[in-house]
Amino acid sequence: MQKLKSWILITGAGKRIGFELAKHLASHGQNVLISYRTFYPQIEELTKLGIIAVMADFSTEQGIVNFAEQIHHHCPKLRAIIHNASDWQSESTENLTALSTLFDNMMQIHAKVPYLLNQALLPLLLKNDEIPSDIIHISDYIVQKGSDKHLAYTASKAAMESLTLSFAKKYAPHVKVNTIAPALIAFNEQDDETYRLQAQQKSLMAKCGGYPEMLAAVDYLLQSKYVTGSCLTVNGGRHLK
Ligand SMILES: NC(=O)C1=CN([C@@H]2O[C@H](COP(=O)(O)OP(=O)(O)OC[C@H]3O[C@@H](n4cnc5c(N)ncnc54)[C@H](OP(=O)(O)O)[C@@H]3O)[C@@H](O)[C@H]2O)C=CC1
Ligand SMILES: Nc1nc2c(c(=O)[nH]1)N=C([C@H](O)[C@@H](O)CO)CN2
Repeated sequence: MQKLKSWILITGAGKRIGFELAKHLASHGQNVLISYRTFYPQIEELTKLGIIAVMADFSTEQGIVNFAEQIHHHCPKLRAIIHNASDWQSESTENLTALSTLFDNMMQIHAKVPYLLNQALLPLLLKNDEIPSDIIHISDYIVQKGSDKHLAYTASKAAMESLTLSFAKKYAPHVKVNTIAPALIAFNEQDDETYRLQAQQKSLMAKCGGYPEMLAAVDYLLQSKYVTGSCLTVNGGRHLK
């Protein structure tokens, strides 16, 4: 009887870190399924690699539930779920209604999405042939310091890191659950030279980490049969500066 394939799910992989992760894992023979919200031209590059790309907008509960149903339809079993989807929004207003919406949006994408998807997709993680399977929450080193510009974002990533601990306790030993907490990995197009220089100087290594650092961190957690409930900090020594 033909063995059913196992998949790695990466959320928010239409660009940047998620996109690079999807290409990396697929190029090493892993079946990959991604969620995307905006259809970028490079998503066609992923589908040519055999990656399944499913549109998902996680801003509503229905969007999350619909996506979970899509995953059950596409995947007989899951090797791993990598929660990468994220919105880096800052507090740019003093309007309470706008601040309330910002807070809800941050908690939705960084805490409610992993909270609901991990529970909805657990049956697929448990069907994986080799145990343990994996859940990886991609957080942000800034949780350790707090932020005076991204308060709701940082609080929601802290909630995500708490979910790592709870799901690690709840799902062991069949599923490992870990956090990767990066600092500066990739600049955004709008980042000017002054910002780039200042941002790099915040860490001991005085550089932008780059996508390979995240690929290596994910590879490490996936190959481990023992590490769970941990937070892998990828921050260039920023905590010591
Ligand atoms: N880049 C860096 O230096 C750092 C990154 N990180 C973390 O690493 C991860 C990847 O970072 P990066 O690649 O820069 O992230 P980006 O912000 O570039 O991309 C995040 C992706 O998530 C998707 N997304 C956002 N909101 C939603 C939603 N409501 N529903 C569905 N999809 C959504 C976006 O879709 P769309 O394209 O449609 O907007 C986007 O493709 C994130 O969790 C981030 O917080 C942490 C520290 C540093
Ligand atoms: N979803 C995102 N989260 C974060 C981003 C990003 O581009 N998208 N960028 C950062 C910064 O690189 C920060 O770590 C250094 O200024 C943080 N989170």
